[in-house]
Amino acid sequence: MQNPKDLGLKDSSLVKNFSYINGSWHSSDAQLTVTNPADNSDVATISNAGVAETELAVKAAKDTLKMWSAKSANERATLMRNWFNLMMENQDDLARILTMEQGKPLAEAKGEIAYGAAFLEWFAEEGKRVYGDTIPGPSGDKRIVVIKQPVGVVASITPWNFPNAMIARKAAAALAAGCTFVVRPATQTPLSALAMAELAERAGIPAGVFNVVVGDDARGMGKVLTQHPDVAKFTFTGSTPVGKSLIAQCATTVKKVSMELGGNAPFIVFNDADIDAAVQGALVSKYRNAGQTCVCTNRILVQSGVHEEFTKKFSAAVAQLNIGNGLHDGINIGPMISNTAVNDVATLVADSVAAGAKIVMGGQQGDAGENFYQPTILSHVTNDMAIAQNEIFGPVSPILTFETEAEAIAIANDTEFGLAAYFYARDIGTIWRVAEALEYGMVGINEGIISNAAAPFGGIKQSGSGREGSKYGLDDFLEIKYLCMGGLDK
Ligand SMILES: NC(=O)c1ccc[n+]([C@@H]2O[C@H](COP(=O)([O-])OP(=O)(O)OC[C@H]3O[C@@H](n4cnc5c(N)ncnc54)[C@H](O)[C@@H]3O)[C@@H](O)[C@H]2O)c1
Ligand SMILES: O=C[C@H](O)CS(=O)(=O)O
Repeated sequence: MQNPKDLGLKDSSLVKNFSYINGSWHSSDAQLTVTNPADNSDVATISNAGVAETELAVKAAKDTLKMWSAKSANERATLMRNWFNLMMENQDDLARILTMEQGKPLAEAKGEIAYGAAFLEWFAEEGKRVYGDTIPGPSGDKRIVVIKQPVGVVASITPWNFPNAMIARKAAAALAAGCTFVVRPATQTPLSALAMAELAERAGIPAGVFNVVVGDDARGMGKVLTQHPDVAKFTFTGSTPVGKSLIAQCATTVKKVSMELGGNAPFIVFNDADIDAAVQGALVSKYRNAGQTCVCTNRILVQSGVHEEFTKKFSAAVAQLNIGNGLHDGINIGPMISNTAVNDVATLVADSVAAGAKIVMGGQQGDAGENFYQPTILSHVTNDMAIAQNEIFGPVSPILTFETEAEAIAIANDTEFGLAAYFYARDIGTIWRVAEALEYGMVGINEGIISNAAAPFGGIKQSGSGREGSKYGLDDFLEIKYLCMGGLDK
């Protein structure tokens, strides 16, 4: 199976065309073409795996679980460190592959590779700190001991918007805990996952420990990963509607689940905020990945006293954003993942304008290509409008105004989502009251970029459950076992 053209890589062998199962590259009869959303050009043709290959991957993970969990944390850490080093040594190629299949600007793609690799580095060390407990027994003849053990085979399904980091954030914790791993990445972005598998193999991660099955039968492959009796834990990153259906599928075998789902992040600017800092924070939080991240600012709430200044400065900053092919220098806004995604955003804008919102700038597809949408700002937005109630997942900033702190909190919390929230203020009383009142798993305070390997990433309400990254991220892949030792008085 030949790739259509030279992709401009230093190491072209990082482009793999087959699923990676039990340490082998698996060819399937059907084929799938990966396209570049910047211009819909063909990037690569890959084998289109399905249910049978997914079942093979689960078997491989099951067959190697005892071997992998029997290794010491130090042995696992050494191999994970090798993988981290290889990811960073190949950062440029991995970023180029990522941009070609997902669209984000090359600089952001390089950042994603470093972000994903950071989880390997972080959990290589965290795996050495899986501590247990001894607890004073209820009587002199007994001793209580608590140990932690790997949950077992972990299956995962990941989205297209971070095709490297969303896998690394899960696999790193799972492998460090002693679990084995199967991932089915998004149909649109398989190449990043397969390149990760190639580097895992080069790092010495044993066959069967990390498996990648790529194919467009999402439902069929998902059924295996959510219902196979040998899968102990299912972890999903994606939209809330799909997450709900997958949770239900996992119920048939009472699997452990963790869900990283949709968001509707408020970005609140108070009268005492540093306006220039707030403008920069809103810019990066909103327009990263062309607004296609789960923690992107989705509503900008500005207190009336600074509304005019903020809107003027924010508009000037957004006007500086350059839209185009993510491989080209100086591009800040790449394409959206598909024309369907563009149309979805255009519909949200049109519905909200019809309901009274005003276009401050953008609001059109522009002439960069069919998968592009101009960086857009809407004013006069109210929280009942479609643009405020839905996860936009595109480069549109709805600006709402408020008078009081209580009003801002009420608007911010008026959503079924609870992933990330942001606010800019300087009064310490405001900061503590608002931070505690916001119903979100993560809150950026005078900061627009909050994701890193050391922090517990995750949401509440219908944004999901569980945490990824930080010391808490390991808990999702560990079982607690209670040992009660009796007869010790004889
Ligand atoms: N919380 C987080 O960390 C996080 C991170 C990234 C994306 N997301 C969310 O993901 C969404 C965007 O990503 P998306 O469009 O890929 O989401 P999606 O839910 O449509 O798809 C996510 C993954 O699930 C697969 N899938 C879709 N339907 C399925 C089914 N019925 N059975 C099995 N698998 C199925 C897709 O192929 C993809 O691999 C947004 O809502 C975003 O907020 C959340
Ligand atoms: O889109 C979801 C990602 O989790 C965003 S981040 O890179 O982790 O902030």
